[in-house]
Amino acid sequence: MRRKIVAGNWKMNNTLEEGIELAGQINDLVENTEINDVDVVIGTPFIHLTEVNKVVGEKIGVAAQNCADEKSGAYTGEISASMIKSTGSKYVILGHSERRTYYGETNEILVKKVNLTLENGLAPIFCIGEVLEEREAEKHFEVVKSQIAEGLFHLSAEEFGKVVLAYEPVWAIGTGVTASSDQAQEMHAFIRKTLVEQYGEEVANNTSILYGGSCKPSNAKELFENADVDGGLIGGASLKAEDFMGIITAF
Ligand SMILES: O=C[C@H](O)COP(=O)(O)O
Repeated sequence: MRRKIVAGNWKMNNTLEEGIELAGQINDLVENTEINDVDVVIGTPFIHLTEVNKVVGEKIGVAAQNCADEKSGAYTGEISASMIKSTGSKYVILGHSERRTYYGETNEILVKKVNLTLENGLAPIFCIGEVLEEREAEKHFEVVKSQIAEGLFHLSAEEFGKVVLAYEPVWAIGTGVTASSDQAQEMHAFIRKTLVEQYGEEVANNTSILYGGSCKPSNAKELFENADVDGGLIGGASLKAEDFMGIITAF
């Protein structure tokens, strides 16, 4: 089901206390503001999941930022999809460029994580996006298409219907350089066309495709006005309740 979604990704920020406080502030704002049919998601570090789920009401979904690529067992330091599910969380952010780059997450690993996420009734927020060199070499469409195909096209149409996509041009993440509204729309339309080819119009038109990369209250409205931009995956600006709220209300 295509929904407008604004998802925060706290990355590796906030102690447990700080996270509970921030989640409470966001929840208060969400509860007391008229929100135009937008699903709000908070992506926290693992240690916050249980407590943040207790703090937020029904209008906010909680996301983990990763999960293990195995079900359970002797994998020291890992957190499984079923463990995430048991905290009351609803989403798992997968394939973020920081995980692909710093932790060697390959499409093969991501396929396992996507499958485990779905098997446990969680929705993957699956990240895709090119680096600057790939855009400059005009390979960005090819790169994004192959990330989607290799990470997700093993899914049936029904399974794919539970996936949220997040297009995050790597050159725009945390840099203050946002993709222009035209660049975002061009890529999102391309992604939707790619989904039409694989799954048909209905699935493609029902898929939420979020934009991520230096999205702020000041530029969110322009980005979200595009026909194929269904919301945002927000890093830095999700760490301040007012800024995050400014993005949510940009719709
Ligand atoms: O997951 C979020 C993205 O990496 C965007 O981060 P940013 O808003 O700080 O650029």
